[in-house]
Amino acid sequence: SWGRPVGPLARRGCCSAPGTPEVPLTRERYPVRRLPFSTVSKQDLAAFERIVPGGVVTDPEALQAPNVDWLRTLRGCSKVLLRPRTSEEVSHILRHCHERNLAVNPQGGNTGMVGGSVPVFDEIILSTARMNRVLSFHSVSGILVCQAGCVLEELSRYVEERDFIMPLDLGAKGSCHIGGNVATNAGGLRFLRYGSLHGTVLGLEVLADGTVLDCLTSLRKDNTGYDLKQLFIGSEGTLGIITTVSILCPPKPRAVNVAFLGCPGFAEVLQTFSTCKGMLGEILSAFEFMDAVCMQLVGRHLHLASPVQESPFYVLIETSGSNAGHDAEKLGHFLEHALGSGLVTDGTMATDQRKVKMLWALRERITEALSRDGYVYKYDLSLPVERLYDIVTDLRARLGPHAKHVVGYGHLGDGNLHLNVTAEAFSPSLLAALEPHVYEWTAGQQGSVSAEHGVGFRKRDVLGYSKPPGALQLMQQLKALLDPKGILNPYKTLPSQA
Ligand SMILES: O=C(O)CC[C@@H](O)C(=O)O
Ligand SMILES: [Zn+2]
Repeated sequence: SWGRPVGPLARRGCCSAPGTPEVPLTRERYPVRRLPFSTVSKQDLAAFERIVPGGVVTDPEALQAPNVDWLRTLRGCSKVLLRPRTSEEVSHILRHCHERNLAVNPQGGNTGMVGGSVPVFDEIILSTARMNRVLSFHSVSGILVCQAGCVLEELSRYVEERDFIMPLDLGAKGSCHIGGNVATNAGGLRFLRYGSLHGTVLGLEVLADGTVLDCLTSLRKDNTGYDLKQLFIGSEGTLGIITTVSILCPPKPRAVNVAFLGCPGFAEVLQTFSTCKGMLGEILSAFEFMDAVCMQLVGRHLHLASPVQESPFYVLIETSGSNAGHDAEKLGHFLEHALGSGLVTDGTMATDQRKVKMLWALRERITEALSRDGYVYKYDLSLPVERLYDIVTDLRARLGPHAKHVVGYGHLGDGNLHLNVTAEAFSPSLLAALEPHVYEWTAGQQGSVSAEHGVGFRKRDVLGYSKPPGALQLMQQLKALLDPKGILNPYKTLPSQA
């Protein structure tokens, strides 16, 4: 997860702290050419001011932060940011941009990891920040309908007060917007239990050329033709802009327990997972893992102390159920078994909220620790669990002292590895040692080169490692159909050559 609201990195304001190096312009570091879109004129600005009075930002200082991604490695040079409040305003903006051939970069909380939410050149930034109203919530069905700019953590609080939870949770919850989550098809920490947004999102309202596509149903079952909303989930704003979301919230579990364990090897992590599924089955709600280097880094950079003895691997297991006593007993049996059979060498358990949060922080804040370690090369891979850690070991041997740290962690229960490599600074030779090697290795396992972070600007030219040419071609055709002028989030998601 990313963009945690804690810490100075996440609270990045408009100006970098003194001594922080400037982020290089994307167009200078990467081989990318501006497409022939129009540039924003005085007349355009006047038109925008009529559409969103008081919501047109052109102050260069205020535009610094929205031009830079959370990782601070990509920078666009947009000169206009628009802050609509309603779908109608978005519709007018898009109609104008379509007519005038102006490119648009939709932006939510700007916490993405693949450069999908920042402009590459001078695209107009369309921020969902002021579209933050809950439109309805039904306390029997748990169906929430809200605008795209609602912050995930605020939605969580809203539904929790009503005894429900959001079906997704991620480290960036304090800043990310639900519209951005859906556009990215973000995975996160509750995926194992509640599944993908393709299942929990019931409806969407989307806009492309200004026409409103109303797929905003709140039905659990609906087989009336193609399920068009699915196309926009994970399309990263390249096919349309999501303005409203209808999402199914599960009831708030009465009992949540977390166990944090140390494992002697990766084989034991896998066996712990199998045992866990067998013994905790219906109450298991998360199975996360991290390696020893991750623990060192959260200790060094964030001063979080390990709650268990030093181990090569750590796992975080969460259970969510309806009967506290019953769940604790089950988890207790499981731990006894895991410790007794040597799968686990040390462990701690938490039921009270404070300790639960503290244990989760060790896992959730790894991204933040890595960002403080130096320049980060990030890979978000889906792999067969049996092979999931091999690439980490392989890279350590391959890179030797060229990398500062090579770490592996992630959503083991979902077969999703976060492979991160840190270095003092960006280096083309280290990049050449990593890519295409990591992608080829992943393709060799029939894995995915983007499990849950999306494709954005960074990964668009590697889709071919996980998708056949026919699929890529159909994607291009869909893009041309829905966004004929290509103004929606250009330079993102689809490969550049076609
Ligand atoms: O920074 C990363 O690579 C992973 C971020 C996030 O998806 C997580 O699970 O913590
Ligand atoms: Zn993740």
